[in-house]
Amino acid sequence: MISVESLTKHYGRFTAVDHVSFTAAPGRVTGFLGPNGAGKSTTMRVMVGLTRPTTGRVTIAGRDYRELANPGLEVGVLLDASAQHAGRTGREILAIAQQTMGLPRTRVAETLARVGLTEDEAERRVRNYSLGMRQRLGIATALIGDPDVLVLDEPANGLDPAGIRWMRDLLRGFADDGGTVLLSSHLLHEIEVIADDLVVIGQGRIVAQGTKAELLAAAGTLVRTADVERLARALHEAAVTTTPIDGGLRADADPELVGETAHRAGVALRELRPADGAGLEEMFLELTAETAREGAAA
Ligand SMILES: Nc1ncnc2c1ncn2[C@@H]1O[C@H](COP(=O)(O)OP(=O)(O)OP(=O)(O)O)[C@@H](O)[C@H]1O
Repeated sequence: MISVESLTKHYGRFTAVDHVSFTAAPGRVTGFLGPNGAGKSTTMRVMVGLTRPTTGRVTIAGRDYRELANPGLEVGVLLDASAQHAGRTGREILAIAQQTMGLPRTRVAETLARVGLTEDEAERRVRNYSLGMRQRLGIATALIGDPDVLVLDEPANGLDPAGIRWMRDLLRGFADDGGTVLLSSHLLHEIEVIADDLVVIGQGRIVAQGTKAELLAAAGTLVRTADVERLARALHEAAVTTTPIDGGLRADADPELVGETAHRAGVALRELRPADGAGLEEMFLELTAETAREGAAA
């Protein structure tokens, strides 16, 4: 379990993280989502003791990261896959982690296999690795100590679709075994396929959090009809907010309520479905519009 409690971080007069609170629970993959500069990395750096918070705190299994005697055995961390020593081979990097954590030597080969790096790839210098291979090596370094908690900053960055699926399966398996996973991304689609829970951040503040299912439901219903005006009126009378779309509208209510309201108003529908992925994307853009750079400049 990771618990972020009213975390605030100032850099001079700039507030990078502003009273952020959330938990990442065992058995769940929690996605930490936000546009560039939202405060994700800062929050994660505080989590693993690299940045001191201005106020508030983060605990992992009830303790401050800095209190952990051998942190790699409890928390696997991937903050910047390109920060690995470029002149070393993948195997050397893992061997250093294995020795630092006091683990058996066999763990190096096991972990390489677990992240799908071949013997041949393990002997290459990291400067010759593709971004995807660096991410796999970074995940290997996070996993080698067999921790219960993973903190991964943009781990899907540079992975191709097959790589993203591989990572999703790996993190799913980790969470199903009772582990806690927190991963960040600025790409909704990346995180949508992997996470169970979502925490959305914009300009240092939490703008939404909940299970993916809840947030998908909150994204509403898409409905198409020849009689948009009448349906919109009936929905407004039922206190449902609507947004026009091509040939219909998006309603902030579940499909059942929208269908019943249409039926009572005598409106025939051509289409009625949960807004799902498209709705979540719209929600993400809406939620972050005020806080995103593009929004701020407009
Ligand atoms: N050491 C620092 N000094 C001053 N400002 C900083 C420092 N570190 C981060 N910031 C600022 O804090 C804000 C949040 O940065 P952070 O890296 O946490 O965002 P992020 O959500 O991880 O973004 P990205 O998706 O682009 O990685 C940014 O405006 C950044 O410029």
